[in-house]
Formats: sequence, structure tokens, C-alpha cells
Amino acid sequence: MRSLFLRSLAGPQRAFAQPYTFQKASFQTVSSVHSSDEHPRVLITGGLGQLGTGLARQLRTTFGTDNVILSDIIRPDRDILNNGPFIFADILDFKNLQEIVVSHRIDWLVHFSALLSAVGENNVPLAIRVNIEGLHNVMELAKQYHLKLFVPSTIGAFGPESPRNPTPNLTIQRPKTIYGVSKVHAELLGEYYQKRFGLDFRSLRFPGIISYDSNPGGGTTDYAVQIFHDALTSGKHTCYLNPDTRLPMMYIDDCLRSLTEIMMAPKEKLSIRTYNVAAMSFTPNELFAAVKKRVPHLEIEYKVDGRQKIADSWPQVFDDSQARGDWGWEHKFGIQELVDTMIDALIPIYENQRVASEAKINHQ
Ligand SMILES: NC(=O)c1ccc[n+]([C@@H]2O[C@H](COP(=O)([O-])OP(=O)(O)OC[C@H]3O[C@@H](n4cnc5c(N)ncnc54)[C@H](O)[C@@H]3O)[C@@H](O)[C@H]2O)c1
Ligand SMILES: C[C@@H](O)[C@H](N)C(=O)O
Repeated sequence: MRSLFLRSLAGPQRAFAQPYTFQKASFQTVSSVHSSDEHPRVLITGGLGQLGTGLARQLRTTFGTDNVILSDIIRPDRDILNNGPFIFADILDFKNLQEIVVSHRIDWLVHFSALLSAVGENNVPLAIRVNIEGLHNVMELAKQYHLKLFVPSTIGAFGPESPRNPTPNLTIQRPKTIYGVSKVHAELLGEYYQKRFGLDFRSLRFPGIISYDSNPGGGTTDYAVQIFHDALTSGKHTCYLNPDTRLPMMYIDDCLRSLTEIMMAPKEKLSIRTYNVAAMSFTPNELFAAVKKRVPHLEIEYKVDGRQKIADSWPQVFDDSQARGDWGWEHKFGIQELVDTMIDALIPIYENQRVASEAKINHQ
């Protein structure tokens, strides 16, 4: 897991070098291939991104290692392969997805494959393919094989016409990024399939997710991860958002727990199928001040880029009262717990790296 930590934080520049194959979804109905095992068998698509490996680790402790299969189109590190099943799965290759679901007797599909907001704006055709065509494949697959399906949505599914503080669960959604457009499409299609075909579709709109052992894939909220690494390395963070840009954020443990909780919730508790979930909201300036308390020499400069426009169209504060009321959602990490957890986890990682590189130099 730790080696994921070394993955480039380059974000928007991250390349998707693999070829994309697409085969049209076949629309015949096949019978369910439910496992009769005690635990569901779960497939996580796009599982080598920021959220997937942590979710696999969490679900494997509950369902058993072999029941949770990570998949992606990028090359896994050796410790990913050592920690449980991993397979290649291109979300655009419907036939291959069918084979995987049948051969591995999949019951739950957690669909993480996506191009995030900033990467999506830099490659709209690819975002349309991965985020929209990929979703169509997943929806049809879940319908054909009667899979329980989780598709994450995002604060980015709202736009400037939405109320921004707070943003309620049900309100105007006119997002201005291809990422947001694809997520509204996913929400609507999932809810339609649920009503029309009885598909067990569940979705949470996540805030920006912050984690120390996996890196973000090129979103608008990535600065809130990068600042921790900069604090413990160069001591200087260059922020691409204005100091007062308030956005909803969440520590990864809360995010993954909310996902597990909604997947396990009895369907009678779900009055809707797409919920806002929230934990905290802060600005770069407020996060900088909180990190500086732990790393007093940290400096910040602001060099605003195109991500500011995206952030300015997103919610500032998320109203998640419906998730709290329906299935008992509660966050555990506020900004103080977040900062302490991130710094306490990263200090030994960087210390070990320093010791290892000194040992290497002395050995030469
Ligand atoms: N991280 C966040 O802050 C956040 C917030 C809200 C919602 N989400 C959603 O959660 C999900 C996971 O996010 P993440 O942060 O792990 O994303 P990420 O960008 O880190 O990972 C996405 C993964 O999808 C994979 N992928 C790309 N094209 C693919 C294809 N053709 N077939 C299969 N896989 C492909 C990539 O290789 C990558 O590993 C996404 O749907 C995202 O929209 C994330
Ligand atoms: C907010 C979320 O969807 C993602 N981190 C992004 O910024 O694109």
C-alpha cells in the first residue's frame, strides 16, 4: 500500500497510456449469478485510484480477502498484488466485464473508474468515454447480472446556479464541467434503472477526499492533500486556488465508511438513492493555518489557475441532513482530527524515506 504513496501527484498531467477498446453493450437479459457464499463478492473498477485500495483493504477485513477484487487498466505495484486479487478490466470493454462478473461470481460492483474534474476538462472526449460510456456498460452489467451497484457522485455535480451554502440534497444541478455533467447523468440513470428495472443502485456525493497513503487523480480539491506533503518536504506550498475558496472536504476513513454503510443499509431506510455526505468545509487559508500549527515553518503562496473557476461553481457547504436522517450517517473527522492524522501518518513515512536514502548514499 505504502508504495502507492509514491505515485506522482502530478494530477492533471497523469497519463492514461493504455489503449481503449469499446464494444457495444449487448442488451439481452441473462440470469443472475449470485454467489451462495456468506459474503458478497465485490468488484472495484478503477481500483488503483485514490479511493480503491483503501476500500479493498476495508472490505477485505469484513468479507475476506478473496471476495474483494481490485481492477484497473494501470499497472499495480507488487504490494497491491500481494494484498489480494487484482485483475485488468477496461471499463470500455463490455464483453470482458461480463466475463469477469461471471467467472468471479460478482455480487457487488463498486464503480470508481473516472476522469476527475481537472483531468476531464483537459481531455473531454476521453472523459465522455470513460465517465459516460463506461457508466453505461456498468449499468447494463448490473442490470443483467442483478448486481448491487455503487457509483460515487461528487460536489462537482452541482453548479453556480445551485445554492452553495448550504447545498441541499435536492436542488438545481447545472454543472459546468464534463465531470459534473457525467456525474449528474450517472445519478439520473442509476435512479431510472432502480425505478424501471429494480436495479439496486446506490450513490453518495463525496466532497474532496483527503488521504495520506494514496494520491488524488487530478481534481480541483487536490491541493488539500498536496499541502501536507509540501509541509513535510519543501516547507513551501503553492496553492492554485484563492485563499478564501471554501469547499467541502472529507478524510478518507469517513468516505470509505460512508460507502460501506450505505451499501449495507436496508433498502427500507433509503428514501432516495443519491445522498450528499459531508464532514467539514474549509478554505486554503484555514487549512494552511491549521497545518502551520503543526509545521510552523510552512509557507504558502497563491498562483491561481483554471481550477479556480471550477471551485467557484461548486458548493461551499454541503447539507447532508438526509443521509444523517435516513441511514444514520455521522462523520468522525473535522479539520483538527484531519490535520493531526495526516501529519502523524506522514512524519514516519518521510523519516523512513530519509533514513533509507542516507543509507543508500553511505553504501555507495
Ligand atoms: N477523490 C475524490 O476526492 C473524489 C470525490 C468525489 C467523488 N469521487 C469519485 O470516486 C471515484 C474514485 O475516485 P478516485 O479519487 O479514486 O479517482 P482516481 O482518478 O484516483 O482513480 C480513477 C481510476 O480510474 C481508472 N481508469 C481510467 N480509465 C479507465 C478505464 N477505461 N477502465 C478502467 N479504469 C479506468 C484510472 O486508471 C484510475 O486508477 C470516481 O468516480 C470519482 O469521481 C472522488
Ligand atoms: C471533488 C471531487 O469530485 C474530486 N476531488 C475533484 O476535485 O474532481
